[in-house]
Amino acid sequence: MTMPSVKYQRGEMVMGRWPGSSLYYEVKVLRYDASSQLYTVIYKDGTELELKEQDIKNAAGFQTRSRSRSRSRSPGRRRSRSRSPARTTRRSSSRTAAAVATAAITESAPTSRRDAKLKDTPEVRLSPLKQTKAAENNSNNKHEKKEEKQKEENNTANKVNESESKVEAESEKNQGRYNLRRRKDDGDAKALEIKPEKLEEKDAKLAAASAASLSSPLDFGGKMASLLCFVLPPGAYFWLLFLPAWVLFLVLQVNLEDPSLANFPPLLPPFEAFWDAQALGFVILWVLFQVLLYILPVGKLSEGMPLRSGERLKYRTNGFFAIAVSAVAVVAAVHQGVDLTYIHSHFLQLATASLLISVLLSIYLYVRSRYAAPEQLALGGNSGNVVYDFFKGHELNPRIKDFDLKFFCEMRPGLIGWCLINFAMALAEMKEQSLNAPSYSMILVNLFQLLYVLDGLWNEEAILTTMDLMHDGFGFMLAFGDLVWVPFTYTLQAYYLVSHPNLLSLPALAAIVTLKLVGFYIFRKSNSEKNAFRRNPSDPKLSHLKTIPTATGKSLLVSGWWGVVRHPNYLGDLMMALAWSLPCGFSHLLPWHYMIYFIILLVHRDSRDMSECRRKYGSAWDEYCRTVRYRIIPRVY
Ligand SMILES: NC(=O)c1ccc[n+]([C@@H]2O[C@H](COP(=O)([O-])OP(=O)(O)OC[C@H]3O[C@@H](n4cnc5c(N)ncnc54)[C@H](OP(=O)(O)O)[C@@H]3O)[C@@H](O)[C@H]2O)c1
Ligand SMILES: CC(C)=CCC[C@@H](C)[C@H]1CC[C@H]2C3=C(CC[C@]12C)[C@@]1(C)CC[C@H](O)C(C)(C)[C@@H]1CC3
Repeated sequence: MTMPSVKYQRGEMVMGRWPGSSLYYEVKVLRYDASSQLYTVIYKDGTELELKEQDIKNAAGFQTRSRSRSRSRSPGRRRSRSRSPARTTRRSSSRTAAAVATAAITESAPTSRRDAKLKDTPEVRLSPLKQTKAAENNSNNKHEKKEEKQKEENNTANKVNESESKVEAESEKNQGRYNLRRRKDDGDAKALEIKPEKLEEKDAKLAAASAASLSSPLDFGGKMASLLCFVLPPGAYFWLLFLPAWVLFLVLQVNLEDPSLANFPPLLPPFEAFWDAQALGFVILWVLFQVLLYILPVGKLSEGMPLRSGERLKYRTNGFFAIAVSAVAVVAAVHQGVDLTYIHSHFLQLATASLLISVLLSIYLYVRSRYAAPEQLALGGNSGNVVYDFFKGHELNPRIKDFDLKFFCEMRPGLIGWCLINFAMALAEMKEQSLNAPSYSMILVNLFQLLYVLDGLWNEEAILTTMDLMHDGFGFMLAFGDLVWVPFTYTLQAYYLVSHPNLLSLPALAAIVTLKLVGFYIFRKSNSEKNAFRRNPSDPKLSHLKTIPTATGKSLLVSGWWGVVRHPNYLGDLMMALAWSLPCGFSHLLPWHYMIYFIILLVHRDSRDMSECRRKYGSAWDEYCRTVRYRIIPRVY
């Protein structure tokens, strides 16, 4: 079947430009979409892309050079002679996207001078994209000089230069021009040189970066596409209904005198019991108060990680200021006679009101994401299935002017609300148990969790390098998680203690405090180490650490905390979680809810992160995993 009035026909073998480079590969035309005027083509390694007509050329007129190249020029050979830091650590021979890209560089090299130069350079060196020809030459020279200088100064350290994030962003920028579908695997697609256009070295380097970064969504998309269609929408329906029902169930359960599983299910109260307009009013006031604190021009403006568009968003990181002002306001309100135990007695209604707000926010987020430009969308949560995308989050960084909705929701109303609720529970315990001061268990739970939140807000900038901020879209899952799940399930230990006192012996108390402090130390140190390294890989304070370079230009820490296990921060976090539940004793499962949920969440996040990093870093990641064998708990898991 032919496609009338179209330049290239279905099934035709043509040459398709590889995103962000001058490299052309042999591709087969699959179809043409008249409305978008894009051709869907498939590369030999199974990658499907949508290309514009100008990025496709007839196969005639191309000259294949790859096969006639001498063996000494193969990427593998060259790699073994190169001074690349990768040589010492990377021995895998698997042809990843990076390897394919490296092959592309070698095999399309136009001059011997260039070859000679390549021998002396690390196998994949990246340089910024050109703006204008003059600016390009200028910046390129500067960049190379800088690189050489850095290499001299630092020739033993396996460090990436400071332009790497820019480069990564620039290479990712090119994705915007192409609609990426899927990639079956990192096969050995062959680079052919287009004669008329002289391939510039930086283009080739850029291609390497592009190939490496582009493999990500494709691999993921390829495997996930079929899964998404069949598994995830039903999964999304399930979670959409299950998660809110579960929170309401827990809140009802914790109200029972004996919240044991034997009393499951609790009696369902009438519908009116869930609803209280005043409770909704209080939640709205709380959120608006936090909005006000967030937009005040107080505190630092921090830069996020580079987006696919190359842009770096700015975030007002004044969370510590926000919690300090909130604390003063709450203490002043209590002093004025405001009865905070209202939070305890209206927990169910407050949870319902927050749920309503999170649903409305998610609808707004989904609707606005339909009008967002493709480069503003998250790579996941972009399946085309309404329910799945609504749940998972479609837009990466939804903003109203400079107001970042995802960052705000993750760090403010729920997180600070968590401390407010805990404090209210301490007051409720004193009232209910006729105590002059909260119990030791209650004090521990309050202090431990307050420390956790204060630390998160003090190091607010570090959240900008976490998975949620960098990769996940903002949809129901996070909106609900931030506004309902965190404040109404993370507070269950404190809620439970209000009517279920648990006496602690001094040794038990000391052991729990020690556990918390050790966990906190591991959590903070490891998070700070990674954050500092991601922000400035050449930080002199980190120069003692060993790293593995990756084809994206970023390196992986392989000693220090990240050399002990692959997620030392999760280990510390889990130890802290244990310390939060222990003060509640072992009579009921409910105060252990956080611990159980957290193990599931972190194991899932770890495996999600593993596949993400595998796809991003290819064989470098495999090598990291071979070197650092355990995921979270040394010698156990
Ligand atoms: N309390 C809660 O409810 C809760 C829930 C979830 C998470 N958390 C905590 O939040 C924090 C952030 O967690 P997260 O899940 O976003 O994961 P994370 O561990 O902070 O980030 C994972 C990312 O770190 C980078 N990375 C991995 N290994 C590395 C290495 N060897 N060297 C350098 N970079 C490496 C990779 O990203 P790039 O290479 O792309 O930079 C990877 O995707 C953690 O401390 C976690 O415990 C708390
Ligand atoms: C809907 C469900 C079941 C889950 C949504 C997950 C969501 C609640 C968490 C995902 C990432 C988490 C996170 C924190 C809170 C909970 C999440 C948003 C965090 C802000 C807690 C404070 C820490 O110091 C932190 C490191 C800043 C945390 C970052 C990740």
